Amino acid sequence: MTTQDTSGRHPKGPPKVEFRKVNLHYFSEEGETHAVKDMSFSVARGEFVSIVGQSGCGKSTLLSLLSGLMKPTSGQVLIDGKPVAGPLPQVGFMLQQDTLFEWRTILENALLGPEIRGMDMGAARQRAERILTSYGLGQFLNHKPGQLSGGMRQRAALGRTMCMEPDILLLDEPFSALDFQTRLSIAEEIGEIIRREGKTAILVTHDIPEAIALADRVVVLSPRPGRLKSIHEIGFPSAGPARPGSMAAREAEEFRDYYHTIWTEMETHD
Ligand SMILES: Nc1ncnc2c1ncn2[C@@H]1O[C@H](COP(=O)(O)OP(=O)(O)OP(=O)(O)O)[C@@H](O)[C@H]1O
Repeated sequence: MTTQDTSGRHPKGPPKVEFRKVNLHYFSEEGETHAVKDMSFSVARGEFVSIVGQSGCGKSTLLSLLSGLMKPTSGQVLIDGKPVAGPLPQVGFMLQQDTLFEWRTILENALLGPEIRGMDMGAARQRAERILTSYGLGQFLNHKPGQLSGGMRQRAALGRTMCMEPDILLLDEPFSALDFQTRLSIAEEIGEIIRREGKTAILVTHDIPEAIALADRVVVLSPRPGRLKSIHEIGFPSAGPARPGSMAAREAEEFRDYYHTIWTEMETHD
């Protein structure tokens, strides 16, 4: 069943990621937008958290704050207990558009980050080949992105991110450009890879079932200015040892309850 907590704290170990009373105002020619209000919650090391909420409630803004591209107007954003002061090498991204370079092969795309960062290229190449092969792309290392399906491209994009050895992954609608069937299987596959590799992951999505299927906890935001509305701890006791993201998890009795509760919360303005 759904358990709710609005304290924003998480009981497991020291937080990997923490928002402490964060406010973010955008200032533009059109005026001021209060995008995030008094946001406090944390994510434990190795945890998978999904963030849902209506369009414009500040989901992507939270990821931008974690990426170090923006600073909060007030409050603190912390990674490993330290305020984020700029982009950090341990933070990787996966976005809706895979941003693979069309003129580079899959392997060359994966090697771009290590090249820019001046990493040991021999070791990076070995790592890239191993990672891409383990994602089922061993036969496609020398193919260009245009020769791959949408799902394969997203696996290649994840491989490129993983070559940088991040320990936090920020996923901003990474599956939304895929057709429904591919989206289900790729979300499950990628969720499994992220868990297997023990990464801390934060997924922003409009898709409530996807948020529930993949995450340990789902964070629900209220409409603008985005505030923490609730946090749901996810578990599927009726499905036995169902893997997150699997069809068994999606078909579990509890799934419908989570969906109904979260959907209702997203629709309710208070
Ligand atoms: N650079 C900016 N300048 C001014 N306002 C902005 C800027 N970026 C975002 N906003 C506004 O801040 C609010 C939060 O935006 P954000 O993109 O974080 O929301 P979101 O929940 O990710 O939306 P969506 O689900 O539609 O992607 C929105 O009202 C948006 O219009």
